Amino acid sequence: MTEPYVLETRNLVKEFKGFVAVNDVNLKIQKGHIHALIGPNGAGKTTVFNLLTKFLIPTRGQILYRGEDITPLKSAAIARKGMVRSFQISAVFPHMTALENIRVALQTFEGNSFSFWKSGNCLNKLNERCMELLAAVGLAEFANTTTVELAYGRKRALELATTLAMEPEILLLDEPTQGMGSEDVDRVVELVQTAAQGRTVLMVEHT
Ligand SMILES: Nc1ncnc2c1ncn2[C@@H]1O[C@H](COP(=O)(O)OP(=O)(O)OP(=O)(O)O)[C@@H](O)[C@H]1O
Repeated sequence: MTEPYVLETRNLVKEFKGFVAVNDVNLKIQKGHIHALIGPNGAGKTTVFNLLTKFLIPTRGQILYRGEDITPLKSAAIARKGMVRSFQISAVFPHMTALENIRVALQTFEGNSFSFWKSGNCLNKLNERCMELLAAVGLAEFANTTTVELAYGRKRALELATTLAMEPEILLLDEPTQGMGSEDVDRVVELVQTAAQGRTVLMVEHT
């Protein structure tokens, strides 16, 4: 039987030296939907996000992914299972081009870091996939631009493309519009909708 929820938390609690930052949270994330965790500053959104992505260990409670208890697993293990966190500036190499960044992400994901040994045909396929991913986030014309030269919003789009290279089943976005002007915000909304095609998205946003 298929699980009704792709991601679920049961009575999730996080205490910091007795201070309860997250109190008994029961999330139910439906497959194929875009969910947002919203609330004022200090409500505990970032802490929940860090618990889900295994950057923090819960004090109590359980996290289930596709019905499997992933509470004891580490970030890398859940990423391999298809639960991937995006929008981490550090994920992008500033002095490489947009295309090279995507290629590194793809090679890392495929475990092909030494694919320069492989046939030209294989490399062409890799480059084609890179261009598809760049096009998906509206960066095709910036393929050969050094990342450091990209505008802020476009760097975020590149980060999203490097995340999509990992073929996530569920994508976790931490404040995807943070620090952006209204023009970029519209673009990110579109990007999230594009990224959500065929997958589940959970994002954290301020009210
Ligand atoms: N490492 C920590 N040690 C102690 N207290 C913490 C820690 N991390 C978060 N908190 C506290 O837990 C509460 C929730 O913080 P959290 O950052 O999750 O809120 P938030 O809803 O994401 O708000 P913000 O938008 O300000 O990030 C806050 O009162 C915060 O001070």
